[in-house]
Parts: sequence; structure tokens; C-alpha cells
Amino acid sequence: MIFTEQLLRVQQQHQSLLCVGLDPEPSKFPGAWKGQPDRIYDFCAAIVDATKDLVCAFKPQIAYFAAHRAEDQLERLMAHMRRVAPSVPVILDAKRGDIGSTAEQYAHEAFSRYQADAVTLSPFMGFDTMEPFLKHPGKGVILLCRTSNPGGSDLQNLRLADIEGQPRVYEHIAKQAQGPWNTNGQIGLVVGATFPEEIARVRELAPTVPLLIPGVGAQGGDAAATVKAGLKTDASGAVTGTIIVNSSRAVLYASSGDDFASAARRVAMQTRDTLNAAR
Ligand SMILES: O=C(O)c1cc(=O)[nH]c(=O)n1[C@@H]1O[C@H](COP(=O)(O)O)[C@@H](O)[C@H]1O
Repeated sequence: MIFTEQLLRVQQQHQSLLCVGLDPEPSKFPGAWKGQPDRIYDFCAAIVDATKDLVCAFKPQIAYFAAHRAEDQLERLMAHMRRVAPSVPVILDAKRGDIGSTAEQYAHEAFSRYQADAVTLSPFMGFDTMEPFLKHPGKGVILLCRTSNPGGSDLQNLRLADIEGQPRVYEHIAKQAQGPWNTNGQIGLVVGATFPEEIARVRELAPTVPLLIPGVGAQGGDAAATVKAGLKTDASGAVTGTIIVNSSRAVLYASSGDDFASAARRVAMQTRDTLNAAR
């Protein structure tokens, strides 16, 4: 199924804009699992099981698996998510971006090896680096636009003197994503919850693309402001530009005890409810 359709459908079904990010750090695991990289699968699967009816997406960050030689555990986790939560799309957070021939390998990794529904990419190297991903029908391609980190301003806020109106870099990315790059409706954008004004600006320039918004929870982004700035509805209340609001650490490490999964569920539910209350 097409990523964006799958997303809208599950958002409706679960009444949720929340994405739980799977960023497993063995040093933060509970009890006997603490410091054990071979428990990455068990930890993440427990989080998935505890939150699968509360979310509109899961987002595993590949570095947390690769750093511990745990790619096989990521493969098992992807299969687990398919099995227990088939309606929930999975965004592989890989932030790839390279020349076409290499990008083909990255696309194969994301969509064939891991069977992800969408992947995060850096647009820095240009449109031809996205094309190998866009060739996979129905898959989502989510481009970094205005990232949540403080240094995101270093490049993304600079103005482009060669373009009429001198837009900022992130504004240009948003326009390209809404227009010429989005040949088959596969593109989304990453915008940080830590910058609600920029979320509003991106939404103005890219009214219909899905926005992946990390930065609530551990990074202190404002969940309600994020919804107000990013979610777009028509006069009847139907969603015309959706958002996927990610929280990782605040959910994963809500408790360091044996109750970690129920604590994760509690925080996920609170976050989902806060997002819904701001709609
Ligand atoms: O692409 C991302 O997901 C991403 C983009 C961004 O601008 N900021 C950002 O924090 N992320 C990711 O979102 C997650 C945020 O984690 P928490 O801060 O623990 O909720 C991490 O996996 C980051 O790599």
C-alpha cells in the first residue's frame, strides 16, 4: 500500500499522530538487560507490543542497531512489527544521501532488506540522489528540511541569493518537495518540534506533504504548538496535510525498571492525548 494512504488510514483508526521512535541504547535498558546489546530486539519488541495501538508509525533509527552490530535484530524487529502491527507504517530513519549508484544500494537496504514503508534522506546532494528511492512505488521518502537540533540553523536558515526572493535553504527544500521533486506524492519533510514558527512556514510552502516532526519529549519541543503549526485541515475538518510527531527517549526510557513497557505505554498515551487535544 502507498505510504501516505497507509499513514492516513492508521491515524484515523488509532486516532493518533504519534510516532514512537525506536532508538535502543543498551546502557539504558532495564534490570538484567542493562548493557546487553543482544537484548535490543527484546527491548524494542516489548515497546512495540506496548504501544502498537497508540501510534500512527514506528521509526527505528538505524545507527542504534548498526553501532552494536545488531542489524539482524533490526531485521527481526521489522518482521515483528509487520506481524503484530500490520497497519502501522515503519519509517526507517537512516538519513541517507549519495550519488545515484550508491543511493540504489541504500534504497535496496531500506525497502528490500528492511522492508520499510518510508525512509529519511538528506537532500543535500540533490534530486538525483532521491530518484533511486522514488523508483520504489508507494514508498515514502522523507527529506530533512528544518531539523530539530540547534545547529540546524547553520545551513538551513541561510538565504539563497541565486533564487528570486532569496528564500532560506529550508524554504527552498519545502517548495521543491511540494512541487517538482514530488512526482508521485511520495515525499514528506522533517521539521523539528523545537521550531514551531518554521513548522508553520514549511506548512505554508508545502501544504499537503506529510511532516515528520521529531523533538517533543527529550528535546523539549512544544507538542501543542507543533500540532497547531503543522496539521492542516479543510473546512469540514478532514486532514489535508498531516503530521507524524515522533518521540523516542521520553517513551522508551519512561522507567528504568521492570515496568518499562507499561511506563512507555503511559507516556505514549499521554503524548497522543496532548497531540489530539491541540487539534
Ligand atoms: O529524522 C529524524 O528523525 C530526526 C530529525 C531531526 O531533525 N531531529 C531528530 O531528533 N531526529 C531523530 O528523531 C529522534 C528524536 O529522539 P528523541 O529526542 O529521543 O525523541 C532521534 O532518532 C533523532 O535521530
